[in-house]
Amino acid sequence: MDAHILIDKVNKTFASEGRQVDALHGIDLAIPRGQFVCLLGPSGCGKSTLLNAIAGFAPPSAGRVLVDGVAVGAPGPERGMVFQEYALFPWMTVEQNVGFGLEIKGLARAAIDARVAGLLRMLSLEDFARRYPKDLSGGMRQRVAIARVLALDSPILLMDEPFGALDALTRRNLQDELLRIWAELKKTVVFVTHSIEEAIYLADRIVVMTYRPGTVKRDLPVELPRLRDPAAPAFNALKRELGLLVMEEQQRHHEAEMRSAAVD
Ligand SMILES: Nc1ncnc2c1ncn2[C@@H]1O[C@H](COP(=O)(O)OP(=O)(O)OP(=O)(O)O)[C@@H](O)[C@H]1O
Repeated sequence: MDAHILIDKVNKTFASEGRQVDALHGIDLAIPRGQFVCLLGPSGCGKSTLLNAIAGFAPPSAGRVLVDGVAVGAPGPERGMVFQEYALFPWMTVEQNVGFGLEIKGLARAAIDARVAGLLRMLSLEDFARRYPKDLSGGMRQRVAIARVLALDSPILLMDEPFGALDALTRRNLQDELLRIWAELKKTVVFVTHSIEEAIYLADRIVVMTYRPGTVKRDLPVELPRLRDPAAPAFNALKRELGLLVMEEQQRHHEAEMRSAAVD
């Protein structure tokens, strides 16, 4: 199969306070080029661990991640990552933050300026080019973080709860922007969230994960036409179905915490 990202029998074990934590077990996923995938599940089910394995930040304990058929061993320019906590350089202005990766790549000044200007336009940041991150709202900072990753033109975008810290209205705005950019630039997106509504609003495909070990509980296509209406009956039917699945795992998380509190 022509997978852009192939996750092949991936396991991840952490050693923590003398105990083994089986964070991921037997994950198999083939993600075609251009697909928008959401990894969904309650806290602790291994979503970030899986994303970090794809990013090359933390390799699996067993199994492999392949991108375009090549095994991932480290972070690489074809995989851009956006985190929840923005990760901007506070001492740089918006335009310097967006252009930083291009400077490192050694692009000529004029090419950097043109590309940065285009990205600031794309993310409605033109009026903020000379501001510093501390003078921006959370939503604006996350726009800068997205522009900075897009500057490198990675075909894969990895996003770890990127809108988790934003208020509902800003979050919806950025979801719409992201869908527009994704449709225009045809990226493959792997997006981590614990919001069921966010997953249904965004994804072509939702992968629900189980709590410890993290496995694939359900792999579900979302075929509703975009832009999706969260008030539509089909949206709500899917929300109920996914709600039950996530709640089962939330319950397992809760029971595991009660057991571990009893042991300690
Ligand atoms: N470096 C680490 N050392 C030990 N255990 C870890 C480490 N990183 C993650 N874990 C454990 O692995 C499991 C999966 O963690 P992970 O952060 O991937 O989950 P998650 O689904 O992304 O949760 P959240 O939404 O809270 O970020 C958790 O039980 C976590 O405690």
